[in-house]
Amino acid sequence: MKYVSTIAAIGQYGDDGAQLQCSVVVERLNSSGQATKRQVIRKAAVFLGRNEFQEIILRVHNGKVPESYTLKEFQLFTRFAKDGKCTVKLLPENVQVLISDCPPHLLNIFLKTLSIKHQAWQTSKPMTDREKLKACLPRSFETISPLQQKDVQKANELRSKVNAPVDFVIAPQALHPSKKPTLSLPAARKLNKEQATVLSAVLSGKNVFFTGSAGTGKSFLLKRIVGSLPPKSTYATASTGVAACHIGGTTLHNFAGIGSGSAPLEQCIELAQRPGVLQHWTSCRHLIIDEISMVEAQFFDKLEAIARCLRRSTEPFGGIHLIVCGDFLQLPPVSKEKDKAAFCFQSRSWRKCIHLNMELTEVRRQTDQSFISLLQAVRVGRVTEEVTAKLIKSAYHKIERDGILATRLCTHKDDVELTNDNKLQQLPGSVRVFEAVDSDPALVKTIDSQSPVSRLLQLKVGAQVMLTKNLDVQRGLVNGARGVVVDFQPGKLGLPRVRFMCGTTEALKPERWMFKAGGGLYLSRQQLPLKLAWAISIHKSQGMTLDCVEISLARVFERGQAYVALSRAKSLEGLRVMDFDPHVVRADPDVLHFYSKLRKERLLLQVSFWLYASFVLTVRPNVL
Ligand SMILES: Nc1ncnc2c1ncn2[C@@H]1O[C@H](COP(=O)(O)OP(=O)(O)OP(=O)(O)O)[C@@H](O)[C@H]1O
Ligand SMILES: [Mg+2]
Repeated sequence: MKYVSTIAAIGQYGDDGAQLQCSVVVERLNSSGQATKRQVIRKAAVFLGRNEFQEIILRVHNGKVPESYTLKEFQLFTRFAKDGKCTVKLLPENVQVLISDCPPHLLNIFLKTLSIKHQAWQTSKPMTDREKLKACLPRSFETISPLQQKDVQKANELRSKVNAPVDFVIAPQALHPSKKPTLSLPAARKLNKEQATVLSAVLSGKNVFFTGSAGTGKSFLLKRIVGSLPPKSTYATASTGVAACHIGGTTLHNFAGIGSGSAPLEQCIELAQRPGVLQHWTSCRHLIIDEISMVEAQFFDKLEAIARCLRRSTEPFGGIHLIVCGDFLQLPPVSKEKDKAAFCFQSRSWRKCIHLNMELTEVRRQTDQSFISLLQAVRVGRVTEEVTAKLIKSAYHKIERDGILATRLCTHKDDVELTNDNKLQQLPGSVRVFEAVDSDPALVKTIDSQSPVSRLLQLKVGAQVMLTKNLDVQRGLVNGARGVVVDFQPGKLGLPRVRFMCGTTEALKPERWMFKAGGGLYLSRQQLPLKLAWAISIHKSQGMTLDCVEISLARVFERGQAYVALSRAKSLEGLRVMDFDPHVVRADPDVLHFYSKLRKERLLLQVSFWLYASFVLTVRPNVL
């Protein structure tokens, strides 16, 4: 499905909160709540608007005749909004509109617009039937305007009145006056122009590869892309479990269901036809892959061939819409043999699968321009004397603050375990063990491979920890935030309180992570959003943003590894390199060549990214 036709539609792809593309079922209910009539509209358009009396109207379009419902008294069920589903129950009419397969990000804004506009409307004096008749206004429908601060203010005024009528349900607590939360405008952080351009290209239906140096917001954008596509046919994947978890998806291997993919193609096709796995391949219309740098060329080619075979299509990748992202100058594919594994862009099918190559250039992780330039130089393997001097000097940086020590990034996994175990043992006091609650304890290995938290978490007062989930972005409680355990709360659960580098001390509660396993199965783990952070491996750190980092690069064994480690830091002041040697910085010549070729081919068009994108999308379907 094409969501916007040209780049001219940037900003109009429905995130104004007034329209949705989704599936709809309209049910007419009898007095005992049973459906007596059902209308199923698989491809529906739903609009929010106002009629001639300024009442709010929900309009459902099936492509032929629109059906309109006046939203006066209704209930809103939003528990599954994250999965793109919700229900609007119109009370006097006894009709319910069940919305599904809706891009979750857009549904979220739509629901917020609906509820705030409705509450604001309640503060005005609605017209009586008599007044309406007298007014003799011609029938009209106008799309509702985007949410504004004044709507929020009006809605909050109404909420503050204790006996205010509550005739719809946002969430169960909304019925409870004392617990009514104050409303605010949707807090979604805005995409920058480059990111919006990529999103637009994706929504136009093009197969897009987007790249950019570490911290340019690739994963941030990917999350928005996931939220802007219909959930039933969208699969968000990444080459590693940790990266998959960042975007709320699964591993590419899990999606494919062909094990390591090293078996001959015929065998892989058989594996992919197993019940549960086959459904991924047939129902997938949009496949998202993050951290593409670690996907091997051979594996990509196999997936491409399997997709054509199982979907009985001669189109590249069986016609699946591909959205691929990553930085080839970061970690390469892990090779089991002596030979270096080929990059995905060197695969036979890459060129015919990717229509558009785009680059994000605005770094968001760091703000200090000179540190950004230093990292850019390291990324391409250019270590000048100035860069060397700065990194050697960083060995003396005092980055510990308020009892929070630096996280040591290690090249090897065994160093990580040893360091964390030793440091925990050295701390005085008793250990508290927190055990995760897994949805399926028999599948603990599958959960472990995707979960950012371990099944058993051992903590002591003084333990150095890291947050593994965004809890409150505004307060700095973000994924990767560093802290120290200050105490455990009294009581049976004895939950830990952690003082974070941003100054906040927070008592942490268990959080839940959902994972997609093979066969459309959902798994979950409930655990504290913490991991020990004296040390983590560079491979596990790919994709992370870290507050204060100590790095030993003596045992670097991979191209791009030093760059990945250094670029996790938010600032040079928050970084300490113990033993910098310029020789450990290596950029792969094949990648440099690939990027320089790409750049050359779009040099003329880079004058303005917007112009470039509009040209490419409307005139040239393939840049390569
Ligand atoms: N438009 C934006 N608004 C606010 N914050 C942003 C935006 N884009 C990115 N960020 C923030 O910048 C930081 C880096 O973003 P992100 O991790 O997505 O970068 P990345 O390109 O995926 O990096 P890496 O290559 O290291 O994986 C994150 O903290 C993210 O929340
Ligand atoms: Mg990333």
